[in-house]
Amino acid sequence: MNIKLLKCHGSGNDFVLIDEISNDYGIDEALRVKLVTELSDRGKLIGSDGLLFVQRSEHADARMRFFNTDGSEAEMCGNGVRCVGRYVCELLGKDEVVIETMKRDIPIRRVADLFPNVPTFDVTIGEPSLAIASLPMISSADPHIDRPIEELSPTLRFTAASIPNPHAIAVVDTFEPELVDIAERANRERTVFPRGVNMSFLKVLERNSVFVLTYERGVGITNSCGTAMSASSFVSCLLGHCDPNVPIKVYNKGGMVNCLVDGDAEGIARGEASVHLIGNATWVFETTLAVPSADPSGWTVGERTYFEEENRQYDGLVASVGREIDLASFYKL
Ligand SMILES: N[C@@H](CCC[C@H](N)C(=O)O)C(=O)O
Repeated sequence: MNIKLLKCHGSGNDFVLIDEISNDYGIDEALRVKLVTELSDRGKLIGSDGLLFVQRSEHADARMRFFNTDGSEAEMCGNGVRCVGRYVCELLGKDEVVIETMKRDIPIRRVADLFPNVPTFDVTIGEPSLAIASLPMISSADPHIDRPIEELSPTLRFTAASIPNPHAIAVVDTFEPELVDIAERANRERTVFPRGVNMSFLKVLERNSVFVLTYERGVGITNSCGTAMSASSFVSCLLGHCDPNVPIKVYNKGGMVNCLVDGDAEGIARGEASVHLIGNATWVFETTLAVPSADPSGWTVGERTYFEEENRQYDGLVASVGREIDLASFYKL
């Protein structure tokens, strides 16, 4: 069988997208996990932060299944669902669609470009939960807001939230290599977060402007993580660093997005706020994977057709971010 692949990214968080609506490849679960691990390995056929499978839905415009590079399936992927939203909008000739994901239906609509000619989509990520059982997390505090996690660090203070995948967020001044060790240990030992955690480090640049670095569960450090930027914006409002109902500029290693936390102060304290994630969905290249058998050693990838113009436009966004923030002054990794 030949499988069409679309390499795409949201804020530099890159994915391989497989459309199972237009082509019924008959992918079973064993092959699905092999496709994930083989195609996301950066030393092999393509390389990515995960795979996006676009499938038919019984009640929404389409369904997304998202897999991390280690083959684990996650509840949601904020950057990935923007790419799926764009793909399904183009497939159905619509400007807005609803995408079914593991735990919620996600409305997505095309909005004004974040940067000239950078296709931009607004995703209603929805409500976060501060209940530690929703991650799950083991802690004597429920909710766990701006408190240490002794097992992981004597100094950092974390806030835990699910959106609906699990996140822990610490506000920092600089990004030192030890942050990666802490996040890696949290995901290896799993004493505090039994199902692992996406761990983010957030620096407040100015009011309503933050930089977020995320160690993603099942992947490692990525250029950005959409659900982490959404959870971090919510936590920034909860801790008083940012305001609800105004766009929060969230810079990251791969570019920037805007987040909007819809709610009031009392509601936010209870986790009652709807978070919007507004950012790019960019096509990198398309190609075909030849799968003669289930044995990946015989798989080959065909020629790549690059979307040169839209990649150039996205490079323009990255260059403009470089002029807006002095990354070197606080990013030591
Ligand atoms: N990159 C994603 C999040 C992907 C899932 C995450 N690693 C998890 O396991 O929860 C995003 O953009 O949200």
